[in-house]
Amino acid sequence: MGMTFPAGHKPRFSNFSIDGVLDETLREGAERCMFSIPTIDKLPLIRSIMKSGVRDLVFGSGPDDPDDLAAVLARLEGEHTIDGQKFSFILLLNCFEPLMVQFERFPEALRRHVTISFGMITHDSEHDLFEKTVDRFRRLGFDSLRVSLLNNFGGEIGEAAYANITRQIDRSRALGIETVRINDSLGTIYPEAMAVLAANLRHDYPETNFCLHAHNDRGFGLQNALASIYHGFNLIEGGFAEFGNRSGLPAIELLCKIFAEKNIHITGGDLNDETVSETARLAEETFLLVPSLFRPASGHIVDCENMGVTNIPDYLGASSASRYFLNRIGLHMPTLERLFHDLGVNDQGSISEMATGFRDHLEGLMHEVTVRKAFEYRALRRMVETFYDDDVLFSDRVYTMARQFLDGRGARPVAA
Ligand SMILES: CC(C)C(=O)C(=O)O
Repeated sequence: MGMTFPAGHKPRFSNFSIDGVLDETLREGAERCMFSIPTIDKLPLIRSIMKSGVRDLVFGSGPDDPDDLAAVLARLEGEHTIDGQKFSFILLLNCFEPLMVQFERFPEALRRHVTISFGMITHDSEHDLFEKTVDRFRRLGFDSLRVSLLNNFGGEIGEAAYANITRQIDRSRALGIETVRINDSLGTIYPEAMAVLAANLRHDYPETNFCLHAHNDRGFGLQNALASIYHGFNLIEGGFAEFGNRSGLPAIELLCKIFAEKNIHITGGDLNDETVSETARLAEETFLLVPSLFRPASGHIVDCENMGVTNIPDYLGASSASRYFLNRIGLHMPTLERLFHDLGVNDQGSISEMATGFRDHLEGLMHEVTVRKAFEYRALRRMVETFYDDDVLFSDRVYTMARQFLDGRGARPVAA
């Protein structure tokens, strides 16, 4: 049965504060990128994320990430930019053991900048693996701990799914872990269900820090993240340029705009509107992504608008375009007449005659340019398709290579 709002629940839609923004660009960016970007190449992005006002960066979950994180922290410490910053490592309980050696040698003085976020905490529960692992990290001096609760939500949340979440929260709280990420791991929850879930969790755990890891598979990532804070969560999570696995996570640059419009503040300091879009574009560059053209807020040409008279935002007095362009659909006579008027021609007869001649000239030019651009576009498109296919280690290729590797070693697979 679907859940309902707790009695007396009151949402908040504007004029409030939350306690922080978690950024997943680095980890999910690395996970989504089909190529293996070295950490050193991510440093400019890391600096830019910090400059944008994000203080909680999810660094990684990969097999080299603990050592790489130590190296990055040492470098940032040398640059005197590390104070007040936290970097988290997502520790998945089904594969963490080989990484322990890196945490054991992690420089002690840098451990205070690290949060360990335990994922898959139900793994090997019969042997209390979660409890034992938390204890091991505490003994190593990692004091900042949180949990990431993975979920396969579908549509609404029933009582059983809710009980599954609360059992994991109770286990975490019993260990003194009070920050809980609720992961919509497959991006399938609907905003109305998210609202009810957030309201119930806030009601049942008034002291716990909650945030939603909101994947965008149904296009609801941003809406779900907002629903989570409207209904009680006190942290929010996203990625610059919507970085996140598959269709991504809420764009931090967009959250920044929405927060400004709705007067939603972040305890400890708001995001820096001037650097967020730059950071989003740098994230694309870092992870070798073809630039998104029309992504809200940070798309490469999202600020360009048609200069024709039918321009709707202009008509509504709402245009925020920084550049205007002209094409055939905008080639209205009044647009061209206004042009000559702006250039100082005052006689209406001359204006009309010039506008007609100029329109004919532009039409010819537009046709010529479009024929060339259509040709170039096809080549560009082929390049993009090849770029994200050639040399990518798709699983079938990995199997083929593994077979070849086995053959090369003269080994024969043993029948199961
Ligand atoms: C592994 C976890 C943290 C995750 O990314 C997810 O649930 O989507």
